Amino acid sequence: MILAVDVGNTRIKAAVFEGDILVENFVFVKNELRKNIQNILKKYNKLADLVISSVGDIEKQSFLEFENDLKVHFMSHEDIFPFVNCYATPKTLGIDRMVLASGATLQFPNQNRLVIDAGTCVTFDFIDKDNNYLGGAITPGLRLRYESLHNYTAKLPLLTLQSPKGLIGNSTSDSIHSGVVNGLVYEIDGFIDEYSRQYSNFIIILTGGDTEFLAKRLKNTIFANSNFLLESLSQTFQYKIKND
Ligand SMILES: Nc1ncnc2c1ncn2[C@@H]1O[C@H](COP(=O)(O)OP(=O)(O)O)[C@@H](O)[C@H]1O
Ligand SMILES: CC(C)(COP(=O)(O)O)[C@@H](O)C(=O)NCCC(=O)O
Ligand SMILES: [K+]
Repeated sequence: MILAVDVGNTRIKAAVFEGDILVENFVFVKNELRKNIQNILKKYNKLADLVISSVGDIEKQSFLEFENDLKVHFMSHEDIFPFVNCYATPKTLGIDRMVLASGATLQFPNQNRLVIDAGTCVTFDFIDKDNNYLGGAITPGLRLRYESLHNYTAKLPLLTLQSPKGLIGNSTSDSIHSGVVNGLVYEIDGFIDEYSRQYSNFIIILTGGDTEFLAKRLKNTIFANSNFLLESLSQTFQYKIKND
């Protein structure tokens, strides 16, 4: 059994895998990392590997204490990935984006793939059918947009995510909801439309904390899977074992 842990900039997500089957999911905050991992290890005593992808401020050392219980693998740029990395700055590419690209390559062979991860930031990653990772885009996520409007103005309140009543916001809060939610939806659809102009055929995977909220609002057809990063982490680890 594998325990996959994804340390994002907002939350930590984890999942227990038996082969390719996801057995249980967990979500927790940074300062509860230790307690939560300990509880998972207690509950699943057949866990043999702990695989971590971190873009947050949690480093390898935080996981070393678990080496008494199971093998710990902290994903890094030095690992083996199933794609050719064409990023001009491969060492600064987020390890989460590399894992997503890896999952897309392994799960959807011989086709172009666009992965959209709607987390703290929304990232776009494109891997062509010849398994070249080309790059993509980074833009603020939904919660970050609400927070930025509040933090960098004098008069705008901090609102929580809510469906806009329509296109035209006729109050401060309705204007913010329209701007943030409709804005990101149009942005994602706009990106997809532009990719479609350049690449005739590609699969689109949407993942991250805002997957469900966004999926139903997009005009384009996408494959929505909130667990795509965790699944990709488990698959990338198994790929590494086979190819080491
Ligand atoms: N309980 C929650 N706490 C924080 N954000 C949440 C929660 N539920 C859903 N979200 C949404 O998830 C997004 C963050 O996604 P997530 O994938 O967890 O980020 P990251 O991987 O960067 O930590 C936010 O934009 C927010 O709207
Ligand atoms: C873009 C990110 C901040 C996204 O993080 P997340 O929203 O998943 O928390 C992360 O992938 C990162 O730190 N990337 C490094 C820069 C790059 O990918 O080029
Ligand atoms: K992201």
